[in-house]
Amino acid sequence: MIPLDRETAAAPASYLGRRLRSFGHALHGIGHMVATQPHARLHLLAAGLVVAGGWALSIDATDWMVVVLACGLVLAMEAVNTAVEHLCDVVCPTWSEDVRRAKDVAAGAVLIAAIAAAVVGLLVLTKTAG
Ligand SMILES: Nc1ncnc2c1ncn2[C@@H]1O[C@H](COP(=O)(O)OP(=O)(O)OP(=O)(O)O)[C@@H](O)[C@H]1O
Repeated sequence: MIPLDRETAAAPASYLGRRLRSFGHALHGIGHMVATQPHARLHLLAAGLVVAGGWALSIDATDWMVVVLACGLVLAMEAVNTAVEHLCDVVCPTWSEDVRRAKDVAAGAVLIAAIAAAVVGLLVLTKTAG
C-alpha cells in the first residue's frame, strides 16, 4: 500500500498545478466509472439520444437548460453510487446488512434521478410537439 504522504509530496507546488491535478483526478474518476459501470454507459447513451432528440426537435434554450441539468444529475448520481459501492467493497468485502442498505440507498438515488430525468424528457417532448 502506498502511504498518502508520498503522493502529496509529489504534488505540484503552484496553485494552478494543484487545481489541474485535482481536475485530472476527477476526469480519471469519470473514466473509471464509464469503464467499469454498465449503467453509466447506458445513462451516457440515453443522454446522447436525448441530445440528438433535442437537436432534431429544435428545443428552446430553457428546455436545453432543464434537459442538460437532468442528464447531468443522473450521471452525477451514478458517480456517487459508484464511489459508495467502491468504499463499501473496501471497508467490508463480506456480506453485511449495513452494506446492503447503503448500496441500495445509493442505487435508489440514481433511480430517483433517472425517473425525474425521464419525466423532464416527456414534458419537453409533449411541450415541443404540442
Ligand atoms: N457486501 C454486501 N453485503 C450485502 N449486500 C450486498 C453486498 N454487496 C452488494 N450487495 C447487494 O447487491 C446489490 C448490488 O451491489 P453491487 O456492488 O453488485 O452493485 P452493482 O452490481 O454495480 O449494482 P448497481 O450499480 O446497479 O447498484 C446492492 O444494492 C446490495 O443490495
